[in-house]
Amino acid sequence: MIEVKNLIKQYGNQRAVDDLSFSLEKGKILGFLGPNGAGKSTTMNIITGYISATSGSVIIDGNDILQEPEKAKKSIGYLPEIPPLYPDMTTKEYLNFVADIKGVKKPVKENMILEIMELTKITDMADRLIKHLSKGYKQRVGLAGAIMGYPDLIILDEPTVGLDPMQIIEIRDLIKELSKEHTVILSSHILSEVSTLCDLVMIINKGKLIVSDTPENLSKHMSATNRIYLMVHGEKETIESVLKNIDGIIHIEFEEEKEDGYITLTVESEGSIEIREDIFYGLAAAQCPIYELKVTKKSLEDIFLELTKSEVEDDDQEKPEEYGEIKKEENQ
Ligand SMILES: Nc1ncnc2c1ncn2[C@@H]1O[C@H](COP(=O)(O)OP(=O)(O)OP(=O)(O)O)[C@@H](O)[C@H]1O
Repeated sequence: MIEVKNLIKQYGNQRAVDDLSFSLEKGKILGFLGPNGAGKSTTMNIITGYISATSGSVIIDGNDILQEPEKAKKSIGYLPEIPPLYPDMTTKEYLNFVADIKGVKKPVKENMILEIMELTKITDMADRLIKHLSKGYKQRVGLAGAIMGYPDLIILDEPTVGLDPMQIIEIRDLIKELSKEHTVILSSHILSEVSTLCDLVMIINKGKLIVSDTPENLSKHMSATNRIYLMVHGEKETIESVLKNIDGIIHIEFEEEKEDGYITLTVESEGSIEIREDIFYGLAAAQCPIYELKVTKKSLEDIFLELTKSEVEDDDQEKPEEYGEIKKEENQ
């Protein structure tokens, strides 16, 4: 369906997209995940033929977007981050205009517009001026425009940004629905969005592909280790010697040693081995009672932060705040 090979986009001495390659089968949803400035929009703009690549190729339904842009563009519906809507047109006038631009044939046009308005749930807004629509409805009108002509590939740049939680759910349901008939590529910096919606996740940072897999595999792969948080009453040396004798423990990290003899620590163990009983009996036998024990599995968010961490550490001061934003939105 789509094959992207060794894509590079250079802006002056900055590389916005750095040797990106991937392919996607029909009917799948691919999610581009990455912090601000990772290169998501640039990649999408190249795929849709909005801007050219410095080098590399994008083949859609067998047509190269650079060599045969007209043919390739016929297979694409694009919703940019800010939908290009005409505020003084009504919803229906706008969709009529988009249908004409996309060369939808007259005999099927009227029906297709009605069908797409139904699908995107904007039929009630058909005669309303776009400037009088709420942000959620504007987004749906943009989406309706992207679907017009039923292209094989639908590309959505941050489709739920700025919407309220109810609108977000509706747009996500709509994207799921669309994926029954179309291939969808979307970008997001909201991890929960990508993990619930997409068949395949590509994490990119600074234009580079960091990892690409299914959300399930990413979680599984990264849960190869378990972390156990403990609060124990006892001597640090005693606790350490008990834990060191337990099979499966990879790493022990003491966090805090309080004056009243309580110690907090994190133990990392091999994901396939259950060590909680050994910890319990071992520490009990050493007269070190456990006051708290909590197993923490890595979330997709941990994976994302871990995979992009070294880049952040190297980076300027702006990034930590951007990552904070990821945390905030994830918790919505
Ligand atoms: N026209 C341009 N000229 C120069 N640099 C650009 C241009 N467009 C993008 N960039 C730079 O390329 C990098 C990637 O930008 P891009 O907009 O693709 O990231 P993004 O992942 O979509 O970010 P966001 O989530 O903030 O939209 C950024 O460092 C950006 O500043």
